[in-house]
Amino acid sequence: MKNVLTIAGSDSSGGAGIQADIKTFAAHGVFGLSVITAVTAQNTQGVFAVQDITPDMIAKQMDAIFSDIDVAAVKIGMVSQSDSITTIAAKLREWGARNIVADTVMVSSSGYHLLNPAAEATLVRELLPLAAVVTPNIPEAEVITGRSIFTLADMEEAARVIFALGPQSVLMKGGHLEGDSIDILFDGHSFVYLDARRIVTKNTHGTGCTLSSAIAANLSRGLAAADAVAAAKAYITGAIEHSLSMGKGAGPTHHFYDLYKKAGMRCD
Ligand SMILES: Nc1ncnc2c1ncn2[C@@H]1O[C@H](COP(=O)(O)OP(=O)(O)O)[C@@H](O)[C@H]1O
Ligand SMILES: Cc1ncc(COP(=O)(O)OP(=O)(O)O)c(N)n1
Repeated sequence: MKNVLTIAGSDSSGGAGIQADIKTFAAHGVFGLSVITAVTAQNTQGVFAVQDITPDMIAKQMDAIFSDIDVAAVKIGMVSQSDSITTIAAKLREWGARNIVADTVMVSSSGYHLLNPAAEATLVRELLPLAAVVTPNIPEAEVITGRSIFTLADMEEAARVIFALGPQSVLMKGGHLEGDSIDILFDGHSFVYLDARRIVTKNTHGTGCTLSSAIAANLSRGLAAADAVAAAKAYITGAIEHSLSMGKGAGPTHHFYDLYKKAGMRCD
């Protein structure tokens, strides 16, 4: 079995962060490992508090894993502080980590800054050049590029600018635009459009986390980036289609509806 590592924050409500990542890994038949960068107090309505884990403890978690276990892919999610980002990048280089997917988590959909704005430049400088795939959403791409994004042409241009910052490919996510949910993959040569119809639901908590983890799981199995991203897009679309109305706000995506159905279990 392939081992896939998530380096991310914990979401107490289980819809995003480490919890979404591990569920996604399990649904893909890969073994999930975790380095926790922060503990958040959040639910379907918002984020209420964040306790960062120290860079030293992050480094110790990474050493414990990489010194013992073969890691076939890594997904990086929420890392809020500059010194933690620098530590993670140094450790990924030291251990020769491969198949890195960087989800440029900045602000939760409820408006909480999961990345300290003072650390945005560090994230771009340290993590993007290590990534096989980087997965900005529209607001994140606007911060990274300093340009407004309203159209598919703007998304293509943003992908070009972000590609120049060092990743092997850029998946520009279009979930924040109106109309169909179109993501664009750019590998420095061509654009691949990944088109899915927009599902009308408020339950989209953790979609970015789930998508990036699915890409990492697919890369760990040897899929090329374009195939890994296409399969992950199909996965997130199904997970949103079967998302759960839980709590008073934005509920989570569902990872196991297929398994439950096959086992004859109810999962609604
Ligand atoms: N309502 C929706 N229907 C279908 N796909 C969606 C919907 N909302 C988001 N997606 C897809 O989910 C993934 C993550 O979306 P996005 O909202 O852009 O990122 P983030 O969760 O990081 O803000 C993308 O593939 C996007 O196209
Ligand atoms: C701990 C943690 N990490 C990341 C997020 C952001 O999740 P994402 O899927 O990108 O977006 P929203 O769920 O905020 O819409 C998070 N909330 N918590």
